[in-house]
Amino acid sequence: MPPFLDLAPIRAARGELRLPGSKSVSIRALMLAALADGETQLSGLLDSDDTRVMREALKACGVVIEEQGAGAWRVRGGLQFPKREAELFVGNSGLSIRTLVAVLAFMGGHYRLSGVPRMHQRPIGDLVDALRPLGAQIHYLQQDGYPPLAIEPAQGRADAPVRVRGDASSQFLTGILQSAPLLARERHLVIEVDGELISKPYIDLSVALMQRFGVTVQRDVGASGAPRFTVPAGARYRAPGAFAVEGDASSASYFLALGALAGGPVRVFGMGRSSLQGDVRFAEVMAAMGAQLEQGDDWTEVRSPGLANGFRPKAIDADFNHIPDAAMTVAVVALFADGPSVLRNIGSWRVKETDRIAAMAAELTKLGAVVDTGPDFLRIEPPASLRSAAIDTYDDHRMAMSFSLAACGGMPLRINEPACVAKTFPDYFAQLAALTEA
Ligand SMILES: O=C(O)C1=C[C@@H](OP(=O)(O)O)[C@@H](O)[C@H](O)C1
Ligand SMILES: C=C(OP(=O)(O)O)C(=O)O
Repeated sequence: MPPFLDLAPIRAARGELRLPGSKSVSIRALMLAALADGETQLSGLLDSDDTRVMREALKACGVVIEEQGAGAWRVRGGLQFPKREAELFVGNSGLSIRTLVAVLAFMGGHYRLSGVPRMHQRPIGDLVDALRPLGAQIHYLQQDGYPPLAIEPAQGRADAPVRVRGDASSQFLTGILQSAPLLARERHLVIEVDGELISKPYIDLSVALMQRFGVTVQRDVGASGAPRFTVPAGARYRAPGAFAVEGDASSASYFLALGALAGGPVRVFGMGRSSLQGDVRFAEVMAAMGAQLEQGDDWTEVRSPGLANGFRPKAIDADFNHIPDAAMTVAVVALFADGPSVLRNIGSWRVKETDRIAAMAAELTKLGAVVDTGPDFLRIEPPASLRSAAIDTYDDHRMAMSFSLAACGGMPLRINEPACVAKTFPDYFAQLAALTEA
C-alpha cells in the first residue's frame, strides 16, 4: 500500500458486506482449539496480522495447524504443547501475548515472547503479578512490567485463589481463565478480580467460548464484592468438531457508521442479535444518535436521511467502557453531531495500539473540532464545517478505519500509512470503496 491514501468526499453509501471474522473470537478459538483434546475444524477465521502472529506462535510451540481453504483451518490440540522451547513474535497483538503468557507459564517449557516496539510499552505486569504466586517463572527482559519476556517452567504452587487486577485490561483475566485447565488438575481453581474490571463483555466472550470447548466457568461474587470465577478440578477442553467464527463486530462499526452518515442502507452480514461480541452494542449507539437500525440473528442494517440531506446525528454523552474499540468510531461520528459529545470511562485507550485519547484528539482537531481530554474521557465539539486534512494513523488500524468516515464531511481527506489496517482488516479500504459513491 502507498504511504498515503486520498479519499474523495463520500456523498452516499449503500450496499451489503460480509464481515471478516472476529479478531477476538479467532484468537480465542485458536488457543482453545490448540489446548483441546481432539481436532477442531475452524471456519471463518480472520486472516490478518493479529491472527497470523497467534497462529505462528502456536505452531512454533508444536501445535499442528493446517490451512484447508480461505478461513478454514484444522487444529490438532492437546493440553500439553509438543515443543518445550520457542521464540515467539507477537507483533502488536495484546490479546495474543496476554493469553499466550498465561498458558505458556504452565506448559513446562522455555519460551521468549517479544513484539513491535509499541508492544514493549503495553503493560503486562498485572498478569505476571497474578501468575507468580502460582509458581510461574516469568522474567522481564527489558523493563519491569512490560514485554519482552522469558518464561521458564513453573515451580511449586500456592493453593490460594488467584487474584488479578482488571483495571488496565480485561485480557489478563481472559488469559488466566483460558489457562485454567492447566491449573485446575487436582483442585478447583478460583480466580478473584482485585478492584475494577474494565471491558467486561470480553470476559463474557471468554467464558462463552470456553463453554463451547467443554469447560464451564462458574461466576459469582467474592467476599470483597469483586467478580469471582471458579473452574472445576479436572476440567479439560474438548474439541467441538467444527467451530464457525462470527463476523467482527468492531469492524462492523465502520460500516454501520457509514450507513448513519451517508444514508445507507448499509447491511453487514456475520453479526447480529445472536453475536457473542460486546461490540454488537455499537449499533444501539447509532440508533441513540438518530439512525434507523434493523437487526436479524446474523445481520445488522443502518440507514438515515444522510448528511447530504440535512441529517445530523444527535450528540451523545455516555460511558463507553463496555465497547472500547467501537467507541473510536463513535468519536468520529461525533464530528457531525448537533452538539458536543463526551466519551467517558475510556482510560484503557491510553495503553492500546497508541495513546488513542491523545491521537484521536490531535486528529479530530486537525479537522476543525474543539477537543478536550482527561485521563479517561474525550469531549468533542463539532466544527461548523470540516477542514480537509492529512490524518496520521499512529500505526493504529482503528485510527485509519474510523477517520476514513470523516470523508462523509464533503471534503477530500488523506489517510497516512493506511496499511496499518492489516492488523485486523487487510482489505478495509477496498470494501469501503465498494459501498461508497463520490
Ligand atoms: O479480549 C479481547 O478480545 C479484547 C479486549 C479489549 O482489550 P482491553 O480488555 O485491554 O480493553 C479490546 O480492546 C481488544 O481489542 C480485544
Ligand atoms: C486494542 C486492540 O487490540 P489488542 O489489545 O488485542 O492489541 C484493538 O484491536 O483495538
